[in-house]
Amino acid sequence: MNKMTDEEYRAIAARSERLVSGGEVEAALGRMSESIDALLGGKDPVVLSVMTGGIVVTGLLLPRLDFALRLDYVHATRYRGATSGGQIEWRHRPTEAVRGEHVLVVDDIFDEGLTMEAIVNACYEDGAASVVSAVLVEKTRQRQCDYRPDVIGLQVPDRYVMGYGLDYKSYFRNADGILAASDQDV
Ligand SMILES: O=P(O)(O)OC[C@H]1O[C@H](OP(=O)(O)OP(=O)(O)O)[C@H](O)[C@@H]1O
Ligand code: HPA
Repeated sequence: MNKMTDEEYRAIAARSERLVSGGEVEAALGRMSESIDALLGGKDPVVLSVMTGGIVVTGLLLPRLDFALRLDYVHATRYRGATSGGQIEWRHRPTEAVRGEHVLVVDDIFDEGLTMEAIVNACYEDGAASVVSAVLVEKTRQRQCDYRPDVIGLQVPDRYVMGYGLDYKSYFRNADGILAASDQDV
């Protein structure tokens, strides 16, 4: 994982544009938890947090879900620190954990959609009873994939975004809001 200098970090932050405030993200998480409760409350699901960006949204959603559930993770990546996607690489596929279970897959973003589509398909291949997907952010864009997440927190324009788990060159996952990187940085 390459390090960024403090100067670079501050310059990228200064050039970025805040699209969504931390307060608006919190409100979106509230709406998401209500939808998830309606779909999965009482079903004792296995929650799969998609590494790495899904950690933040999963951690913020879980205390808002007041029903029995179990937490696990899945690691499928296409970006590996870059700003455009490639082939899916499986790093952890929870084959045994999903068999016969209702599954909730939680991720930070639905962009081209290929990561979530591949994870949902893999859960069904591995014998999940049902699969619900939830993402904090969906980009408003054309995409090849027909799959759409069941629960979507916010929609953002088709720009490179960071914050609440979303990284820019492995940084900015901790930004308090959803920021768009400036064109010169993408
Ligand atoms: O809809 P898609 O175009 O497939 O992109 C969405 C995926 O890309 C990012 O993951 P990434 O592979 O960058 O891993 P990360 O979570 O470690 O940043 C993001 O966290 C999603 O999982
Ligand atoms: O816009 C994005 N930002 C961060 N990570 C991503 N992974 C897919 N799209 C994005």
